[in-house]
Amino acid sequence: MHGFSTTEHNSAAPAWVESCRELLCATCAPASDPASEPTCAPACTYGSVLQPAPSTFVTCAPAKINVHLGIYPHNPGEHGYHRADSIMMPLGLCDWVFMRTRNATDHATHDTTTNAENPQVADAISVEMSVSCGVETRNNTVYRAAHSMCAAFNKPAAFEIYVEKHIPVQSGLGGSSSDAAATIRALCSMWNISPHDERVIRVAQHIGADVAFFLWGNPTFLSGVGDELERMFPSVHVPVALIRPQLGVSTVEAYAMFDEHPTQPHLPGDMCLCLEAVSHSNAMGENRSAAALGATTCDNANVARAASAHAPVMHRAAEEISQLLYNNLADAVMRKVPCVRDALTWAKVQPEVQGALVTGSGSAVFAFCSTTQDAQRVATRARLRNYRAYSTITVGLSDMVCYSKECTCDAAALCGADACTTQTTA
Ligand SMILES: C[C@@](CO)(OP(=O)(O)O)[C@H](O)COP(=O)(O)OP(=O)(O)OC[C@H]1O[C@@H](n2ccc(N)nc2=O)[C@H](O)[C@@H]1O
Ligand SMILES: Nc1ncnc2c1ncn2[C@@H]1O[C@H](COP(=O)(O)OP(=O)(O)O)[C@@H](O)[C@H]1O
Repeated sequence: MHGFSTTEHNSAAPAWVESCRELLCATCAPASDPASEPTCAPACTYGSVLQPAPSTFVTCAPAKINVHLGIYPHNPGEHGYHRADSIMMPLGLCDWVFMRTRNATDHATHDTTTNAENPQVADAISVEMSVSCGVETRNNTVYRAAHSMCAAFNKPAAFEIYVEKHIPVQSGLGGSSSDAAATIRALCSMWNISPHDERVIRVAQHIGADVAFFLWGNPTFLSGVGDELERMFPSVHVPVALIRPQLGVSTVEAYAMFDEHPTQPHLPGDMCLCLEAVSHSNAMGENRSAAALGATTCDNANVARAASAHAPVMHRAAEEISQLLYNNLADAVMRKVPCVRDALTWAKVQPEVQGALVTGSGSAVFAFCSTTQDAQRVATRARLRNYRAYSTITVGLSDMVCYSKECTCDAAALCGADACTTQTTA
């Protein structure tokens, strides 16, 4: 069987998660050339929820980058939140959320948890993380999302949830928000509710500003406090290197630093026009890629052909989006944590990089490249400088995300699998 993960875990996965992995890996496609290494089928499009066994659900939780982040000076009438224009793009780098319902016996014997938001309500939701994120269960966004969904839809709160963490925390990559959204998507699938149902969106917005974005799933322009859908763009594939300094940044502290020297943001109109234009040519490239693929499996040879058919489109997208990258929270972040400035300065001078920026409240920096090989080269070089670094690709809701962490395919070009093979810290 393909191993599932090369990432070091703080805690071993429970047995039921291991058997899910076995079942998922059993769907791996055999290699088209029997002499070559086995390849795997991408098990999941970002938007789908897998059900490897009865009452068991698995879904991916992609990271994001902000290609435009325009924070407005704070108005005290806004409940502590800042008005924000945000254009986010999901990435192939992702966490995985495994969930199964507790049966009646389990439920009865499980220690109940008192819910932080409503101490009167006890429930039987347990959350385990492969890597500790430093918060108690009841403050984990996954727990909060599951609990709020049960309350909103009047369902019994009895689940076991395991999060296989790959997205580094406090990086501006949105891991905690995406984990919450993945949990919500899994429950929507379980209860046959649309993840775009207004009640579901309200739950998402209540958990955090970025959570609803991950339900919409494509590159999206959001307004409000960064949580209201303005415009969604078709998916665009741009290779990305992520460079994460040793230190993280707290979102709360980044906004507090911004308040010390607030600036009026640029408007995101040009970036919207650009994303529309590049996603149009991307769609045409995609058709060619789909034809080259001829199948929905991560097959090395097919994917390599598809990637080369796609290359001019990715190059143009990287170049054009790079001209317009904007984040007026970045200065505050770099004042707070100067090593973020070092990472950005370094990224900008790498010959393969078309454009680089701090993502959200940092501390990660993303660098757009024209090819996946270029993104891999930048990530490899970054690791030699002791950064945590990843190469991945921007994706959309219907794009394939490879679940096998040892996938040998070159599907990074289309399914972001490269994130799977290069995400360990050097
Ligand atoms: C900066 C951004 C950019 O996408 O994300 P990250 O870089 O953290 O991933 C977002 O604005 C963060 O969204 P999210 O991470 O969901 O934040 P939340 O949990 O809702 O809020 C954390 C804290 O950030 C501050 N906050 C958040 C959003 C906003 N528009 N104004 C704020 O002032 C508030 O102090 C809030 O208590
Ligand atoms: N499921 C989760 N995964 C990671 N962090 C979580 C989770 N739930 C709550 N947190 C808390 O949220 C903080 C910020 O999370 P994260 O999403 O990684 O950063 P960012 O907002 O910069 O993208 C973490 O430091 C952690 O304390």
